[in-house]
Amino acid sequence: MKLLNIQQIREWDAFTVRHEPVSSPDLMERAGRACTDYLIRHFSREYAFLVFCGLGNNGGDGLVIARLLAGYGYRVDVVVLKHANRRSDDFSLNLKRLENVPEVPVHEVVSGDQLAALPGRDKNAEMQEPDSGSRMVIIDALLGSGISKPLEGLLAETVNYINNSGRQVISIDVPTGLPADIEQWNAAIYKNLVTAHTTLTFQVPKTSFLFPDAGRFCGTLSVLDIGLHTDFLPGLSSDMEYIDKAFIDPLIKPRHKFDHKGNFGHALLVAGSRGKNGAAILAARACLRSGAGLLSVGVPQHSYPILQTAVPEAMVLPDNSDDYPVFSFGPGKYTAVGVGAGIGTEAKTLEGYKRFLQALRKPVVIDADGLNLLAGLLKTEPGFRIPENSVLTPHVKEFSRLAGEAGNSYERFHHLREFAATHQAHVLLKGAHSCLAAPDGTCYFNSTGNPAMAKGGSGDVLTGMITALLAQGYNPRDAALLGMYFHGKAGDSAARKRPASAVIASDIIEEISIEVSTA
Ligand SMILES: NC(=O)C1=CN([C@@H]2O[C@H](COP(=O)(O)OP(=O)(O)OC[C@H]3O[C@@H](n4cnc5c(N)ncnc54)[C@H](O)[C@@H]3O)[C@@H](O)[C@H]2O)[C@H](O)CC1
Ligand SMILES: [K+]
Repeated sequence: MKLLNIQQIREWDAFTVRHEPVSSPDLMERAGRACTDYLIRHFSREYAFLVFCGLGNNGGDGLVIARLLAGYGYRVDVVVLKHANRRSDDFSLNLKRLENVPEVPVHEVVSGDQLAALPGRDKNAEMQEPDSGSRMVIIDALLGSGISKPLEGLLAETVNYINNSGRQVISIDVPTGLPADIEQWNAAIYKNLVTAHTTLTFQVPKTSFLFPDAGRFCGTLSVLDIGLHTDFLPGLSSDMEYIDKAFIDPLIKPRHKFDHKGNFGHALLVAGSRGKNGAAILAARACLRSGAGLLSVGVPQHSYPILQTAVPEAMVLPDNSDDYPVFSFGPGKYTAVGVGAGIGTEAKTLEGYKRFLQALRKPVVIDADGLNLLAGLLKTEPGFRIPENSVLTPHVKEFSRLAGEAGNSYERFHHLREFAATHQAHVLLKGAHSCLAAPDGTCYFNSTGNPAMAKGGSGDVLTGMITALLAQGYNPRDAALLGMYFHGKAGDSAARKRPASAVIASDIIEEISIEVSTA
């Protein structure tokens, strides 16, 4: 899905109103309906809702949600914050509609001291007086994509009240106070923002949600389809994509009845060293689970029995050294290579690694110490070239070794794009929304994955997966995208089976399932 800026989303909105056609209040109704459907799926009637509404269309969405929830028998209170004189037409219309729903009290707030009198202010009281209410959830529909400047006065006070309420907070479209376009974001200026547990955003994620500095205010992100007209999209230019199921499914090549292992490539992984054989084992297992026909793992000699025992499906290639790889074998007959996980940064390893990369004519994934060594090579040997068809998979620290420090995540994103273009390599920066920068400047943000994956070993799993995909003949872009997406999906499945804190990299491997998904 193309990622759009707010101006483009507004145009898309207007296009839908004109071409579907649908009236603007009906479109708002659809947005409110999508949120309500989400809420009734996630909350029983033991929960009550306190809906904070601003005076624009985001507030209008809040009013629709309040009316619909009341229709389903939920207890709902609405707070209308009179932060300005102007109100949008669709807000006014929905406030009138709410007048016909007497069971929803509307509390008008014109100054900060009124906040203390709102329902649900005392969380402890609910425990003592069971009749006083149920567990209350705050819906944040104060401001959405329309914010033009940092919040002040009553809006800032209310945001502060919401953040300190101790309640679960669900933001509609955008956490109030957060600029939706990453270009507008500035942490030093935007200080009063809602910190949401969940953000229900319409149609497409907003670009600021994808960057850690700004996106951390969203909590869990859920993208709700409100049926904006798809004819609008082909005419649009965007060099940022959001990688979801619809993007991924058509990339997957089927396996045919008469295929044999030779059709799925022979992968070579060079990984592990004394104390880090786990990296080689994890990468190897993930590679095999991702469809490679054959796998050889190049390891120092002491690792030989370890790998043979831990991964019986793989062939093991002993290197000409005991503790660290020295790359005594060439990249010869293999279809694709994955290098770097746990190899260390010894001088002898660097020497062999440099020779190996220079001779390499096959697609390669470079990770971990392979990247640290590469950073050194690029600095000390200005003529050194990253092999053609490379996929680099750095985390933030490894990327800063390659491309220098960045002041914030958006600046880092620019470095990423520049680095991919300069070195004509695909660079996958790992994080909450991992981002693959292609040499042509397009950036692909991942939609899968969760914090359970923030553990040692999960990067080794990704290396193994992308290596397997390259070995099967996927081009570097598609191999990196499929690897990134299904790695996150495997992490999501693992986190459904046990608490996030208990998920380990081996669990992710068990959940790898690269196929057209029906869900
Ligand atoms: N296609 C869609 O995604 C749809 C989105 N909808 C919702 O509409 C809002 C955007 O509504 P808009 O009226 O343009 O803006 P807001 O409600 O976010 O803001 C209202 C208003 O507030 C003023 N304002 C802005 N910033 C500040 C500030 N810092 N301090 C004080 N006042 C401020 C300004 O005048 C704004 O115009 C979108 O997020 C969705 O929730 C539709 O409902 C359906 C289609
Ligand atoms: K909001």
